[in-house]
Amino acid sequence: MKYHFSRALRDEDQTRLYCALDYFDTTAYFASADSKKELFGFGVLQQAMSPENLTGDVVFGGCAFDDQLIVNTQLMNGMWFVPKIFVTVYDRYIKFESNTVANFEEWLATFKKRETAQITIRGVTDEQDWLLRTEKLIDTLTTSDTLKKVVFGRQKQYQLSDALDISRLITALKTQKNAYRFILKQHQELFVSATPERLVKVMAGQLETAAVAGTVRRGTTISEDVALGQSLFNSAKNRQEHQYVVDNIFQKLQMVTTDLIVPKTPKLLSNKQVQHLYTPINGRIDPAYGVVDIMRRLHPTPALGGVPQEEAQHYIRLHEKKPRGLFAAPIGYYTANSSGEFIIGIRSMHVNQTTHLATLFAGAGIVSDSNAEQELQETNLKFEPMRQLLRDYTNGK
Ligand SMILES: C=C(O[C@H]1C=CC=C(C(=O)O)[C@@H]1O)C(=O)O
Repeated sequence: MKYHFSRALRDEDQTRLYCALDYFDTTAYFASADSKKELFGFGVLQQAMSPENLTGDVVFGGCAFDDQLIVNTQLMNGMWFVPKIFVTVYDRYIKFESNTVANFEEWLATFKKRETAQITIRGVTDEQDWLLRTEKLIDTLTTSDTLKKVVFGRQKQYQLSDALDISRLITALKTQKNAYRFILKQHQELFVSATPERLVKVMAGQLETAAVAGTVRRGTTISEDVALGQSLFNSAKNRQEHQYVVDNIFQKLQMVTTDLIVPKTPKLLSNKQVQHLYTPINGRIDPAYGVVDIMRRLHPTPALGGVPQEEAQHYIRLHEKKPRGLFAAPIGYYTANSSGEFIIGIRSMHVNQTTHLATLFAGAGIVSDSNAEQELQETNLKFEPMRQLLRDYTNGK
């Protein structure tokens, strides 16, 4: 018999819930970009590498970007689970559901802040030849009759002195404005993301997705910020890069939705470090499909893969240094009534809590008009949310 409990949120609840994430072997945390909604999953009732075969009131997890298996990791090959305990915080109201716990207040009271180690960064390893490989990619795009766009990824490794605490990570992640925050923990592994990109949300038959592609940095003054945004909006290269994504989403959704609304011009979406071109796309989902079907259908959009999809994915597989795992892949949750929300695991890192190795990810959409040096700078900016997180964490913030 399932135990349900709900009440208004108290000040100390969130801190305790964040601490609880460190106590369980497998956990998930999802925060909406407007910070109104936070979801927590604790402990495992069922688990699988893909979401389709699980049955539960709620399922959390992440898919791998493609089917390349990565050694020395379970999490990065895809992990989905039905939690033993499901907690929702929405608009300062808390809801608790569990099969295994029968008293919420007693349960919550057990979680306290732990003494955490002072962490230092011992070394950083980068892909030195990314610029060269991107120049080659631009040559390929210039001469190819078919390949139009490839989102090219890059990984950086940070050797840390100790394991990270999720409760401190969540607090430090709050500085990332307009970003969904997601943490998935399985045994000794964490995947952390502060992403601006929602792949799809389905609630009561209403579908919301968005094209997010085309990037420029933030200005240091308001007028510089506005001018940079305007230059992004007027950039033919960025508009093309963005349009590939809009067209692809439209084409993939038109058979499975009605009343699809696709604005003709993008808006600007500002995060802490970068601004993006952004086109929100909405419709009514055909009742024959659920949110997982739509996620499978949309992934990867040309914001993460490229155009044409198969050829771009083949290029990525051959020319990126390492498989992506959950980077640039759908992560999120869905419920038994086929509602749910999947975001894209960018502005992200994977942490091995035993070796203390953090791998940070960033990628950039490359087209024939791209400039490799500028794309390198763009990926540097896209590493920033996780670099800042590690900086804040190591500085004790
Ligand atoms: C692949 C990433 O960003 C994608 C999402 C938004 C904008 C992008 C761009 O402008 O290149 C990328 O397509 C990343 O942040 O690692």
